[in-house]
Amino acid sequence: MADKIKDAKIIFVVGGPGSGKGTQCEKVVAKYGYTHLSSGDLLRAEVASGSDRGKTLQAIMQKGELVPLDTVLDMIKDAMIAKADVSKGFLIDGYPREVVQGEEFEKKIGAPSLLLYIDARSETMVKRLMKRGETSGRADDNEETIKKRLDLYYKATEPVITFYSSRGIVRKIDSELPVDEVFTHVAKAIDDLK
Ligand SMILES: Nc1nc2c(ncn2[C@@H]2O[C@H](COP(=O)(O)OP(=O)(O)OP(=O)(O)O)[C@@H](O)[C@H]2O)c(=O)[nH]1
Ligand SMILES: O=c1ccn([C@@H]2O[C@H](COP(=O)(O)OP(=O)(O)O)[C@@H](O)[C@H]2O)c(=O)[nH]1
Ligand SMILES: [Mg+2]
Repeated sequence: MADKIKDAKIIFVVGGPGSGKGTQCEKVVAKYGYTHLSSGDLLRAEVASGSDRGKTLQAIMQKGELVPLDTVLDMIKDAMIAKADVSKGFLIDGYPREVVQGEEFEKKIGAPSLLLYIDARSETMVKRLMKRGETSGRADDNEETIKKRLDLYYKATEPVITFYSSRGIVRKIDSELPVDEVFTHVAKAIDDLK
């Protein structure tokens, strides 16, 4: 199986909660036709299915904690295999959340050629998430959970950026700018891959 996706480009999209990962990924899909896999969306789909596993996941996500590594990785892998024949590249959005997740991904699937680091200030992220919470219906878009997600981001996820920086594949994108301007920088990073 892993051979099927071996030649596809893999891009990790990492950034704090509400930094704009999903927004930028949508635009990459429109321009480049890459396959967008959001780890959070995959988990929310499992929750929506009403399965027993979904119920367990819901409880973890509502608290802003991380679900077990293997659960997320299996979901991403299955989704990648399903698209392997038609995909030019994969945007793995919101993953890895901690260094060990990245290491496991590489063992089971393959190495990323780029890490897009979507960077916004914590005040900006909180503001965006509170606004999104007015309409998103996401159980974790509330003040208390947002704070926990941010804490965990700085503690567990930022080291991921340091880890991949030493490999020279990190492109830091300032996402304080308007969406379209942010995207010009994202597109430049992807074009530079070719
Ligand atoms: N002003 C501004 N707002 C943005 C930008 N990017 C995203 N937003 C808004 O911020 C909110 C969060 O953006 P998402 O793309 O959902 O963020 P995310 O990083 O995927 O967040 P999670 O799903 O929580 O991981 C949305 O309501 C967006 O409309 C940006 O570049 N500028
Ligand atoms: O690899 C992952 C991705 C997501 N989550 C859980 O799913 C939630 C929502 O993730 P998403 O990426 O959608 O949002 P973010 O936390 O970046 O705002 C997180 O708070 C975690 O509880 C997780 O445990 N592992
Ligand atoms: Mg998202």
